[in-house]
Amino acid sequence: MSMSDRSAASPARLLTIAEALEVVRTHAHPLEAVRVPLVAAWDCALAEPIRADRDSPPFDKALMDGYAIRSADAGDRREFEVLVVEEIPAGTVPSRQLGQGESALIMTGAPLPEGADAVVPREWADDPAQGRQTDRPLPRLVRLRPPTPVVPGVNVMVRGREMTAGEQVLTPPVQLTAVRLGLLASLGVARPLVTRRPRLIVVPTGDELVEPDQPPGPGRIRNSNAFTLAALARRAGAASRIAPIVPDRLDDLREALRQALDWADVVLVTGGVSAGDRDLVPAALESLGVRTLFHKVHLKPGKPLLFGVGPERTAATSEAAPDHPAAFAPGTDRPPALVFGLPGNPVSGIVGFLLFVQPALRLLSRCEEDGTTESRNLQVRLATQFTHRGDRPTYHPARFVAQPHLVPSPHGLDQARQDQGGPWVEPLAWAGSADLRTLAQADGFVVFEPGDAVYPIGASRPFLSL
Ligand SMILES: Nc1nc2c(c(=O)[nH]1)N[C@H]1C(S)=C(S)[C@@H](COP(=O)(O)OP(=O)(O)OC[C@H]3O[C@@H](n4cnc5c(N)ncnc54)[C@H](O)[C@@H]3O)O[C@H]1N2
Ligand code: MOO
Repeated sequence: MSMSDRSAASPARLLTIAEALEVVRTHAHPLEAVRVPLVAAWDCALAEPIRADRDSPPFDKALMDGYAIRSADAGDRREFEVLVVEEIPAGTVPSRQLGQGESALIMTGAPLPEGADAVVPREWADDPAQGRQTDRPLPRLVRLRPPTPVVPGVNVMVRGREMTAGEQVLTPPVQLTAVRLGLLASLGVARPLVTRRPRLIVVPTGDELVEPDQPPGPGRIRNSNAFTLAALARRAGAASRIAPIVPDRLDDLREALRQALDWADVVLVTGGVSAGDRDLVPAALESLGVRTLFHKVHLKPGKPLLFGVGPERTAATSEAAPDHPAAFAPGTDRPPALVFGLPGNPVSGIVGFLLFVQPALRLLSRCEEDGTTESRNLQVRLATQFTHRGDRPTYHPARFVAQPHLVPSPHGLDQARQDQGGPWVEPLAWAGSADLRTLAQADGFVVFEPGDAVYPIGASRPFLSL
């Protein structure tokens, strides 16, 4: 019996955060690879090794506008004359080799003529033709006065210095940053193979909800969760969508969730997962063949979190544009959807997202190896004393502050004085898991252990970045 099976069989025993994360990780497998245009590939994980198709630069290249010369002609001299025999704009090729005492006027980026091995910038030249568009006789004598000795290779990038033909320059599954996209373009890779972006849909549920552009009637509130969660999902690499609000009716929920399970790789349902009579999400999911792997985690806020896996499916068609990184290759079997039932309280849903959904999205899109998930979890120090009460591990909103000015005191500053390394955070006074306004001032959550305790200034705590 697996850990998840056991937890489902004994509802009294809540999974720890680590156990729950392990269950999620076990079911979050990388999606298949698709070929997409460069403009669509940003932030996706590369799914093929990339080799240089030729040397770069492909020729010995001038790095300055100036005069290509044979450095041996200059020797140690700081002033000498050369005979300019040719002009080589970028995009052209030299027509001849340089003989002794000869030079070519060359533009930045142009190939050096054979024989040349250095460039003297034009700032150090007395050239009668400088500044003229016409009447530039060839050959002509030019006097050069380089400020430093002209050694071989100065102001030249030799062929293959950046990379040589056949060399592997990107190894999957690196994430395609802006810089790496440019590198792919420079290598002529116009349609890289990338791991497909997960498709995520947020399904907001609850009779009390109205959309942000509607006036809430008595007893009603605006749907805010869907927008936060969809944006967090986009930040984590998913292509996200928001479904219309679903009322607390089993039939409506079933239909909305059926459509969501059909389209998405990851379904986020918000609200309706805890213990109320109208918390119909678990039943609706079960009736659609979703296997619940856990429901409730030992955590505050965010305890009533549900995780399950949708029914097996085979899909032959893709409704997304084929060049979109969230489009699956036609005919591919799609893995079952991962389903998260996030608590309706806004902050509870956000904590649940950061702890469980975000790592799952990273695994699906193969963008995990960069350590993103781990590096988001910092160790911080408390800038103010904090009293924690509660029997669950608690994620408390906090913001970064400057290092506090610590004055010697008999009370509890020893630790802080010994090691004042930051970053420092200040836990915020908040009104609980419905308090989105306070969370909007926070940089993340400082983590407190279960049990009542007073944490002194300088106490070192884990931190979950927002
Ligand atoms: N008897 C019990 N009651 C509750 C328990 C429990 O274990 N036993 N758990 C509590 C905890 S902890 C939380 S968190 C909430 C979670 O409840 P649900 O996930 O069922 O969510 P709802 O009841 O539907 O809503 C809770 C709260 O959030 C507001 N909400 C819902 N959706 C949205 C949205 N899209 N945008 C903004 N706000 C939303 C909703 O109006 C409620 O105020 O349950 C406790 N109860
Ligand atoms: O655990 Mo709930 O998520 O307290 O708000």
